[in-house]
Amino acid sequence: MAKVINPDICVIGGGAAGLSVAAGAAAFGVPVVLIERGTMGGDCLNHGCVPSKTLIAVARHAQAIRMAGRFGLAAGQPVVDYQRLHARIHEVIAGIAPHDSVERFTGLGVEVLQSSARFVDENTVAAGDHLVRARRFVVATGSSPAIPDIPGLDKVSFLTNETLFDLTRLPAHLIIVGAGPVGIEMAQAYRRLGAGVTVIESRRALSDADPELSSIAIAALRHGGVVLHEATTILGAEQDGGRVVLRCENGGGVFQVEGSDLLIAAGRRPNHASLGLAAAGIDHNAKGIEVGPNLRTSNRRVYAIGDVAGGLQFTHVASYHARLVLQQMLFRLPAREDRTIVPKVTYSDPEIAEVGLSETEAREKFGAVDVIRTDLAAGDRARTDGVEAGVIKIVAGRRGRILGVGIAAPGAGELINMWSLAVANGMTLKQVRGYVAPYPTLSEIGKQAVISYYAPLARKAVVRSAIRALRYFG
Ligand SMILES: Cc1cc2nc3c(=O)[nH]c(=O)nc-3n(C[C@H](O)[C@H](O)[C@H](O)COP(=O)(O)OP(=O)(O)OC[C@H]3O[C@@H](n4cnc5c(N)ncnc54)[C@H](O)[C@@H]3O)c2cc1C
Ligand SMILES: NC(=O)c1ccc[n+]([C@@H]2O[C@H](COP(=O)([O-])OP(=O)(O)OC[C@H]3O[C@@H](n4cnc5c(N)ncnc54)[C@H](O)[C@@H]3O)[C@@H](O)[C@H]2O)c1
Repeated sequence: MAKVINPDICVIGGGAAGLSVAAGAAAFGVPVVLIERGTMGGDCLNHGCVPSKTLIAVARHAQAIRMAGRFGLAAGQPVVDYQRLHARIHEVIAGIAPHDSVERFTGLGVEVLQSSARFVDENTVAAGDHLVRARRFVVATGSSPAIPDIPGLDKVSFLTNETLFDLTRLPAHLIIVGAGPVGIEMAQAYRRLGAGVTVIESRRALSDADPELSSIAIAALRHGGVVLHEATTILGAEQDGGRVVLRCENGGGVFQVEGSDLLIAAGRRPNHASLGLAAAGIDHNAKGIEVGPNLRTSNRRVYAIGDVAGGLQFTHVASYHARLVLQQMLFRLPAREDRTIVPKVTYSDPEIAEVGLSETEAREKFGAVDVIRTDLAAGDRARTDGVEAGVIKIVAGRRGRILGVGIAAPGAGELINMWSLAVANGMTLKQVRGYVAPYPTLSEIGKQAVISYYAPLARKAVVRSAIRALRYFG
């Protein structure tokens, strides 16, 4: 007979989103049950951010060896020990895993059930031999790789982010389907490690980013030897012994791409099919579980957060969502998601980081806006570090309010932090002008951009005569 438990909160999914809710609730002494059917830590730790950023870091070192000549050092072709790289990826995962483990969460006071969860009615979830009747449920079941409908693909062996980091050999030639963040990050990293890389994209590469910024990263990828076919349709896929062959078509006609391995990075699908959502009256569609701005579903007891909610899919969004639902569940305070304060970073080199409204979005919403651009290479630190390309773009509205910022630069993911704070707090250019930036740093370029915005002020006759008048006072 099933064991019935009645916690205050039942969280389904032990990824970034679910773990943040469970840890937050437990910290306030609230009884919480967490149900996870797979490995604790979810996609980010096991198949996403952590392994991909570890691989990218190794690839950056490989590239530094190649480019060393520019700095007066002996350059060379990096020798990649892929088995060692594979071991490093899994060492890094293993180093973080205890933080997300069943043991740690149990120690925090969370009851962890290791099984698959499914709603059996509007306020009951079945998980293994338990029935959980909670006051509130949080669905945080994440997403999985979407597999496109390509003729013949079912007969081809391919990789996804769930299997890529298990490879113990460097692919000789990796074909990647999809030039979103996953495809672009992995394309550059594998190319730098020495693989041949061809990317096929049906639309534009990094189509969610401001083209002025993404074009800088894409140029760097191409310069590094990644072959990228945009606006291209894949007509079919075939396995030819140890090789994968894709038949493609674009404005230039029909052509073939051959490689040793195929990575599908064509977007995500929500993990909600096996959740019994209909039994709980939870509306959903192909993109995810339908939620309002407060992340509540059509069943008032149930929230959906993170990737499964079908909005922005980032780890920091998962923890932002967790805070919003904790605020509502624990303190009964209203909360609304604000997507304009969420930074988005693609970890190419240079990185692309954006927060707030893009230039196009700002013009659509406010009409006339000011756009301030400064080339990164103009900064002293860029010169000392040999950074050749990059830009910061600040979009400002009335009274100099900072509406959005985009950066293409090495370390743009770090540089966007202060601008995320500025956008989240409705700060103005004047406030940025007033802070002291350390010299020489890449971040300084943002302040220089703002100063350039105020430069015409120094040429105004009224300002100059005011300065002259003030001379009479001594
Ligand atoms: C290659 C790659 C790189 C990425 N890099 C970044 C990055 O650099 N920065 C960034 O911010 N984001 C990155 N992301 C996105 C990020 O990984 C996700 O946005 C994040 O993991 C979402 O967290 P989540 O908790 O919503 O879902 P998940 O991490 O997917 O967790 C969901 C959990 O729910 C469990 N589950 C599912 N169904 C059930 C069920 N019925 N019962 C019980 N448990 C269930 C799953 O086993 C899983 O553990 C990357 C993604 C990929 C694929
Ligand atoms: N740096 C980061 O924060 C980071 C890194 C990786 C992933 N992520 C998140 O993970 C999610 C998934 O990333 P993703 O890159 O897999 O998905 P995505 O949806 O961002 O990009 C997928 C790309 O594949 C293309 N595509 C789809 N089907 C195709 C086909 N048949 N042929 C050719 N191209 C096709 C799409 O046009 C799109 O450009 C994103 O939402 C992203 O937010 C974040």
